[in-house]
Formats: sequence, structure tokens, C-alpha cells
Amino acid sequence: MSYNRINERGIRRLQRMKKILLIATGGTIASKYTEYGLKPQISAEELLKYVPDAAGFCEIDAVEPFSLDSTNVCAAHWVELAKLIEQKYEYYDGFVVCHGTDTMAYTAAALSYLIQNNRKPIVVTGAQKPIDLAITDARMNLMDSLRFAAHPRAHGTVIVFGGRVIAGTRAKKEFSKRYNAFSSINYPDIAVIHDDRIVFYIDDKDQATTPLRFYHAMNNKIFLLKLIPSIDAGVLEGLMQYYDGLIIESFGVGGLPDYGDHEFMAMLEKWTKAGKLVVMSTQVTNDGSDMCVYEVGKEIKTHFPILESYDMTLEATVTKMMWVFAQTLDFEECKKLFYTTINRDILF
Ligand SMILES: NC(=O)C[C@H](N)C(=O)O
Repeated sequence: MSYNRINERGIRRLQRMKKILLIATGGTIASKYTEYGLKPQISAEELLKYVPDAAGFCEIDAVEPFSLDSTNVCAAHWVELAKLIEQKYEYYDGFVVCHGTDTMAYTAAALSYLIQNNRKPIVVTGAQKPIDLAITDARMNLMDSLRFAAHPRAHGTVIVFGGRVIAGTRAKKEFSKRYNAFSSINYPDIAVIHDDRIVFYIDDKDQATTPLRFYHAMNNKIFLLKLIPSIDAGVLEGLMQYYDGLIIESFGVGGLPDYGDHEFMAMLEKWTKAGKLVVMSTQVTNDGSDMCVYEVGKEIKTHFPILESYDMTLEATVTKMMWVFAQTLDFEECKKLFYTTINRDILF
């Protein structure tokens, strides 16, 4: 009798437990020191051995589609991850993607565009130190991520790092070495995690009504030009044949230099006439662009069919353009898609 009762209780507990899929992709979190430098070598199953307490609140399966330093992660990997999550979506309550930190903000933004309106949480995480070291941020980040992915109020695509939960389109790696590497740009943190407590600053799961949708393609023919004083606009001439779109990271709230030769204007004319999309953004991290403030921006904005990134991060701007271009190159359609808010990316 008592055995049966324990058994039933155990079964009920298991039924309440969330099922999480851990997707390991490499990064420092899974790296070991080698004579060639740090290299991902710790498998998905091994990662889980460092967070045994997670078994107290969730059931975890683990897969490892690839194992790379995130420097080597590109658009094809984002599509692969989105397809994997699509295949497994109905079987799990949440997903935790272990990833290198260097391009993590791009991957989280890309997944936000490839998988839209997901009520289930997709958590991207990693670490600044390998998980097998005595002193590391890896165990806390992984544990926090699993805890968040198992929380009934969690949804959407986020980064969990350094005790913070950041919208997948708002994250930026701001420190190359310290533990608290990521910030949420122009948007508040969604939640903070202290040990086993999650405090939500934004708790809006019930407000989501749009249906889940997966996409399967990115167009990576996008070039990013960062302005420096004295830059020669002629560089844009040769690039036109290779790219469908151009992001210009300008100064301040946005504008283009004119060093007396009107060269940038001439280039913009060429790019836009050729049906290419030009998006103006800013190299200043916070507050975003507003091209119409100064003459150097307003003139361009009024004369050419161009877009601007407003409060979006560069990572979101890049990956959103890749997602938009995979669907259309028509300017009006691009404009509509680009200015549609997806996973909290743009609020202008
Ligand atoms: N902390 C890290 O994960 C950095 C590593 N190079 C990566 O992005 O894969």
C-alpha cells in the first residue's frame, strides 16, 4: 500500500515535470584546453552531469547537432537549429541551446525570426569559462537556463546569462571576458534569476495570440559598412554585385558624410535604383537611430527609399534582413516586414 502510494506520488511528480531538450552546439561552455587553444569537446550528455540538481525539476534529453566555436556558426546553422526545434517542438515543453558567446546574440536573434510566436521557451545560453573548471559561470548559466525553460510563465526566445533573461532580439555581448557579458539593449530584462527564484519583470505569456510559425531560410547576401571619418564611398561600387542588401552603421542618430564630392549620395542612388535594400543604423549601442534629426540624415531619408534600424540591435538588424530577404526583395514588402515587431525587436 505504502509502496503504491509512493509510486503514485512519484508518477504524479513526473507528470508535472517539464520536458526539456538540451541542444549543445559547442562554445566555451563545452570547451577543453588543448595545445591549439580552447576547443569544444564536452558532449551534450556530459554537460548535464555538471547540473545534477536539474533532475529535481525537469526531465532532460540531449542532442548535439554540431560542436563549434561560435565564430564558425553561420546562417545555415541557424536554419538547422530551427528545423531541429520544429521537429521536436511537440515533444518538449522548452528548449535550451548551449552556444558560444561570441555570436550568441546573432543566433538568438536569428532563431527569433525563424521561429515566431513560440509559447514554449527557447533559451540560448553559454559561458565565459568551460564547465569542467572549478571556477566557472557555466554551471550557473546552464542551471538557470534549465530552470527558466521549465517555468510555466516562460515563453519566447531568450538569452539566459549571468542571472539575466534577455529577449533574443535585444542581447549584445558587451564584455569579452567578464561573466556578466550580455546586456539588453533599449529594452528591459525580461526576468532575473537568483538561485532557484525567477523574478519576472515582464510577464506577458497570456497576451500572446498570434500562431506559432517556423521559417526555413535565410539570405546571407548582406554587407555591413561601418563608417569612419574620411571613409571612401567608392568601396560600395564593387560590393553591389555581391549583395542584396547593405547596412550602413553610421554615427550618432544617423547620417551620411559628404566630403564635397557627393559620393555617398551617388552610391545610394546606384544601390537603391538597382533594387537593393539599404538600412541605416548607428554604431552607438544605446537609444538607436533617428535619421530625421539632422540635415545629414534627413536629406537622405527623404530622397531615397531606405530604411533605418531605429532601436534595433545590429544583431537583430542583420538577422532580420536575412530573414526578410529570404522571402522577398520587393522594397514595400521588405519595409512592411522589417518594421513589424517580432519578439520585442523594434518599438519605434
Ligand atoms: N565564451 C565563448 O563561448 C567564446 C567562444 N569563442 C565561442 O563563442 O564559441
